[in-house]
Amino acid sequence: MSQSPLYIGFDLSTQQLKGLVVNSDLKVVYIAKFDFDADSTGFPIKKGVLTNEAEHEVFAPVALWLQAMDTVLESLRKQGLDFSRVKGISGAGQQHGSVYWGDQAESLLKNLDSSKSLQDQLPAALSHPYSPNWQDSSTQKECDEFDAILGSQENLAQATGSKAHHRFTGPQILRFTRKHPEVYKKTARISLVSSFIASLFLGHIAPFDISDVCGMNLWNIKKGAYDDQILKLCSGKFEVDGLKQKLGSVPEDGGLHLGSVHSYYIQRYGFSPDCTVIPATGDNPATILALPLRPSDAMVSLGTSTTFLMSTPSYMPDPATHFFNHPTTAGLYMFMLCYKNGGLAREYVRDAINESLKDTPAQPWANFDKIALESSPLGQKSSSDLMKMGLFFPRPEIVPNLPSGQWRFTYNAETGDLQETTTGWTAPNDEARAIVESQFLSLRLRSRGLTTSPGNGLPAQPRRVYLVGGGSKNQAIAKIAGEILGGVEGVYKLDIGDNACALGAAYKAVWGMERQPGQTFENLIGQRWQEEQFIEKIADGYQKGVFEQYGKAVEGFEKMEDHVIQQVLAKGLQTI
Ligand SMILES: Nc1ncnc2c1ncn2[C@@H]1O[C@H](COP(=O)(O)OP(=O)(O)O)[C@@H](O)[C@H]1O
Ligand SMILES: O=C(CO)[C@@H](O)[C@H](O)COP(=O)(O)O
Repeated sequence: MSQSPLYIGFDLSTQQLKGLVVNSDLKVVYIAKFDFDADSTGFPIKKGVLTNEAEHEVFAPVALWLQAMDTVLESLRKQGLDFSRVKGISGAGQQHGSVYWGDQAESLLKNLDSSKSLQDQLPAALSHPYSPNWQDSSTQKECDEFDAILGSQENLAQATGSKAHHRFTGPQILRFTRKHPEVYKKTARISLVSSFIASLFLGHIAPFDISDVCGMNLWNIKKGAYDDQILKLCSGKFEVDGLKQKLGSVPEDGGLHLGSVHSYYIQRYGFSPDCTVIPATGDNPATILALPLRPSDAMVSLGTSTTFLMSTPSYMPDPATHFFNHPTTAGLYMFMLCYKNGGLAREYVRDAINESLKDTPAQPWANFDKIALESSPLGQKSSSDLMKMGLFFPRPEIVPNLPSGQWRFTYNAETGDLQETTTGWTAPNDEARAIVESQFLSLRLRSRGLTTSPGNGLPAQPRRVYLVGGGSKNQAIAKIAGEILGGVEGVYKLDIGDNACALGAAYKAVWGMERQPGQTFENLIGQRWQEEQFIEKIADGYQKGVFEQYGKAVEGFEKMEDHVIQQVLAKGLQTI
């Protein structure tokens, strides 16, 4: 059997842990998955998390992840993986989640005993058994303080890449100092989910990753350092130096060799002592590493949430969006939009359509897709008809910051007249196309400043649109995505669809271990990338006429959102 090297990427997401193994040619050779709800024992979780609704808290038991890690490694072994061939390990962690370690952590990590499981040994290393989850929205007060600390939301976004968000780790830590002051005092170190993965394999606490640290509202991206004023706020009534020690330093190189794998893994699974741990990053930064993404390409992850990702040399922060350091390439940034209402919101419409037809097709999306494709863009029979558009948020939304609700409008693109009305709407059928349009119009509205003309007099748009995640299987969604976002070369889906972030993490390990001095991630992965095997074109992108008509709709869409925001504020309703 060939002894060529292998690399593992772990994806520690909200609902599952995956371990994906690739070879130096970037081909996937093993995948193991541990579904938290289905496969764990002893945790009263739902969709991977626990909730305290009274305080809008969402959190996950860290011991669950320890159980998952040993089980995934065991499952890879059962599949036949020869761990001695694994030369590098990296990972992708759900963003913003934090792990609180006690003062025994370093010693317990260092002395891991291979005859016992991680779950038997490491809960004692934690000062707090839970990790706040990205769906948590308990930190409104703290977010207000973060938004004010540099004078405005705009200034905070300029410094840290984002305005304050409930889920971001800085506001979460500040709340922790207030809710659990005694535990905070006893906390020796704080990890992100990404650096937690690396810590498990290193046997000591790993530093934050240069990209994932930008999901905390604490890191000044331009200065390449923590922002002292914000750290002071975040430390609450405690010493700022204490917080600095808990956070630790942040190395710039995303391919850094953090150290060799701990003997626990050598003895228990047969890893080689020279297997090296490379910094794990956030799940979204890892997703853009699943292919040699060019700055003119866009990626849309259609999972439970929808995220829109671009790699760009421009740093243009705005309170409505996120900028992060690129996980591998200095001088590039990652642009991101993150929506809570993605797959779930589409599923509501899908189910309403199936119910109205009294049909439960074997392929549950069949009716939704047929109706979406038969409906004309924006519900217009001719270009002078009123455009139909709406917002469909079964859950409170992040972009824009609105409570749950549904709003339907008509828009006259000639006069700019916008009317809130359900007249002319046939529910649920008109909603199939309208919900997909609504989601993609929002993406186009917020990403238009980052796209440029591909030449030949064509309007600004991405070169390609790549779809990943569960929804990327859907041809109807792909077609509408191309009509709205454009993409001169078309809309593509990654062969590995649902496993993009684990794949990106594995590629990060390949790059970290096999790069030549100075060789960029894009260069190394680009050289080994086999386009015809790894991606598939699933829809056309730019279509003259339709793209321009949707351009007019974007203006109406922006007006519609403003209208709804004003309406919500006037009613004194709380945004999330
Ligand atoms: N054929 C399909 N058409 C549209 N959406 C789909 C299809 N198959 C799966 N999905 C959606 O994919 C989502 C799950 O995607 P996945 O990437 O696995 O999510 P996660 O964010 O949990 O990793 C679900 O919300 C589901 O509605
Ligand atoms: O909060 C964000 C990004 O800001 C989310 O995208 C989380 O990172 C989601 O992780 P999973 O859905 O993969 O668990």
